[in-house]
Parts: sequence; structure tokens; C-alpha cells
Amino acid sequence: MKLLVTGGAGYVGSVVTAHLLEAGHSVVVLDDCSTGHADAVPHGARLIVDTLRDAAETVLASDSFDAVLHFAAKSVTGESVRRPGFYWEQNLGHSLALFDAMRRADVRRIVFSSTAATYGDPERTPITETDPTRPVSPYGATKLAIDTALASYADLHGFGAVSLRYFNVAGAYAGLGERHDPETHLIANVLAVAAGHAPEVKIFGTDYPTADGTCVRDYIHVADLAQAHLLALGACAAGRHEVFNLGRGSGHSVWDVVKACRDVTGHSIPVSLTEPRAGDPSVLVASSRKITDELGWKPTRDLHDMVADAWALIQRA
Ligand SMILES: NC(=O)c1ccc[n+]([C@@H]2O[C@H](COP(=O)([O-])OP(=O)(O)OC[C@H]3O[C@@H](n4cnc5c(N)ncnc54)[C@H](O)[C@@H]3O)[C@@H](O)[C@H]2O)c1
Ligand SMILES: O=c1ccn([C@@H]2O[C@H](COP(=O)(O)OP(=O)(O)O[C@H]3O[C@H](CO)[C@@H](O)[C@H](O)[C@H]3O)[C@@H](O)[C@H]2O)c(=O)[nH]1
Repeated sequence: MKLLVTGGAGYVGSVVTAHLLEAGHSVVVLDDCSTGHADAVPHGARLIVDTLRDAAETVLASDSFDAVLHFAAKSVTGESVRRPGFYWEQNLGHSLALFDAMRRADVRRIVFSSTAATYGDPERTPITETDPTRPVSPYGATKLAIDTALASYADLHGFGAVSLRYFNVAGAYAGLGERHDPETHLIANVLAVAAGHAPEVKIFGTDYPTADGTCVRDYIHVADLAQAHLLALGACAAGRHEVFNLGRGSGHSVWDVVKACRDVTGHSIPVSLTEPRAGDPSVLVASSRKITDELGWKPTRDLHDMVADAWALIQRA
């Protein structure tokens, strides 16, 4: 297939692009490099550096694309609380520009990066796709609005759309890993201490209602996530919008992550215990049963693999 990947210079988009190329697809990446890096785009893909709003129309009209994989977004929860207007404009505004350009170019298949943040503070775990969506941050709200827009475009314009709601993505693949600045994600921050880039890692909150008092998350390897995108691409059915959760169905606390990083790196990794971070739910664990039952997806890598792969990449740098 000829594919347009938005956000393909970012962490997840670059790894998925590598998998798409390996599967024999042809890829054009549209990315403004606001949080991504041109040198992360795998060889074999063509990069166009521009925003969705300014370039989606021209790019889609310039060739006959079969489908779009849409990763481009601003995705730092805390920043979204401080700058909600920016998040609505960048995420929803630019996505609508993309969807209208797709409609005009008659490209109606799309796989979209949604998020566990659409659920907010869950009433129960594991979270299923039919559970209530009550986002607690502007970031989650913008992603939920894009999911809702896709359902409308499926109904009205015959889009075949899949929203993949990722839980916590980690790990590295083929030399591609997390390079956010500033980095907010836990595993990357803990490994930065082992690499000597920071003196200690802050643990945000030790009084949550969990077994060890720290937050529990469902970590998924970025390469397992990439496989799900290949399956989702084959499952885009005209006139339908489907939502799938993507996690491993098992939770790890912040302490579990620190211990896994100590095991893998052999570094003592000093920590400091600090106040909770605003807006962090205590437990987020996915039920990924739907995508396993309907598309046959199964994760193959665990927390140790995620930490080991991310660490191997840091050591190569
Ligand atoms: N990493 C996670 O744990 C996680 C979890 C849930 C959902 N997601 C979603 O997955 C997607 C990818 O996340 P990531 O961690 O790779 O983020 P990232 O910041 O590394 O990648 C996003 C990419 O989109 C580009 N971009 C942003 N706004 C753009 C615009 N308006 N026009 C063109 N390009 C633009 C950036 O330059 C960047 O390369 C995002 O949509 C994010 O919301 C990520
Ligand atoms: O330096 C740090 C960084 C994080 N944490 C904690 O570690 C956990 C995980 O945090 P982080 O890695 O920042 O991920 P989340 O805030 O859970 O958010 C990620 O996972 C969500 C889905 O679960 C997605 O919606 C988001 O896009 C994605 O950034 C949370 O309890 C944080 O409070 C720390 O204690 N110290």
C-alpha cells in the first residue's frame, strides 16, 4: 500500500514506519518536527516537513494514497493543562484539516493514535472499550474529540477508521526510541539516571491506593504496538469506526519499573519521593481482549524486554 504517516518523525510513528517498510509498504511521512526528529524517519520513507493544516491537502492530492496512519499530536498531559487552547488547535484542529483533505482526495482509510487518557479516572480495571470516557486533561479530551469526529466521518463520509487507545508505550526498536525534550515518561527518566544524565529520579506520589503506594500502569512495547497497527490497517472497513485498547493487561507500579531498571542496568538509580503529579490516576490497566479476539493481536514482550531494549539503545548513543 501507499501510506501517509503523520508524525512519523516521532517516537511511535518512526517505529511503526520501520515496520510498514519491512512489510513492503511505501511510506510518506508528514511531520513538522516540533517534537520529532528528521533523522528518526527510517530510510526508505520520504519526509515532508510541514504541519498537517498547511500541507495535508497538497500532499494527499499529489499521489494516490491507500490509507493514513495518524500519529501527529501534542501529547504532554501537564502542558495541555497549562495550554488547553494550543492542544485543541494542534490536535483537534489539525486532525480535522487532515480528515477533510482525506475526504477531498478520496482517501478514506485511517488508523489513529488514541490514548488511555480518554478514559480519565476509571471506575474499574481492566478498562474495556465500552467503559465511560471521562478525560481529566485537555490532552485526553482532544483525543476523545478526534475519536468522536472519526465516528462522524465514518457515518457521513464512509471512512474506515480505527482508533487504537495505547496505554504506556516503552522500549525501542531498530535504533529508534524515546527522544522527547523535556522527557516526561517514567522509563526514559529512570534510565536517564542510570546513564548519568540525571542525578536521581523523582517518584511522584507514594500514597496511592495500590500495593506499594505508587501509581500502576500498563506498559506495552513499541514493537508490539507497531504490529497492532499493521493488523488495524487491514481491519479498516468502510463506514465503520472501531476502537481498540492496547496494553498487556498487567499493571506495574513505579517501584516495579525502578527495580526492573536497576536489574537491567546494574545501577543503583537513586530516587527521591515527591508529591503526586496533578491528574495522575492511581491505576490504568487495559483489557486488550477485543483486539486479541477480533484481530488476533498478542503482545510478545514484557517490562524487562522494554527496559532492556531502551537501555541497549541508550548505551549505543
Ligand atoms: N508515547 C505514549 O506513551 C503514548 C500513549 C498514548 C498515546 N500516544 C499517542 O501516540 C502518538 C505518538 O506519540 P509519541 O510518543 O510518538 O509522540 P512524539 O511527540 O514523539 O511524536 C509526535 C510527532 O508528531 C509531530 N507533530 C506534532 N504536531 C504536528 C502537526 N500539527 N503537524 C505535523 N506534525 C506534528 C511531532 O513533530 C512528532 O514527530 C501521539 O498521537 C500520542 O498522543 C502516545
Ligand atoms: O519522572 C517520573 C515520570 C513519571 N512518574 C510516574 O510514572 C507513571 C507513568 O508516567 P508517564 O510515563 O509520564 O506516563 P502517563 O502519565 O501514565 O502517560 C502515558 O500513558 C498514558 C496512557 O496510560 C497516555 O495517555 C499518555 O499519552 C502517556 O504519556 C505515573 O504514575 C507518573 O506519576 C514518576 O513517578 N516519575
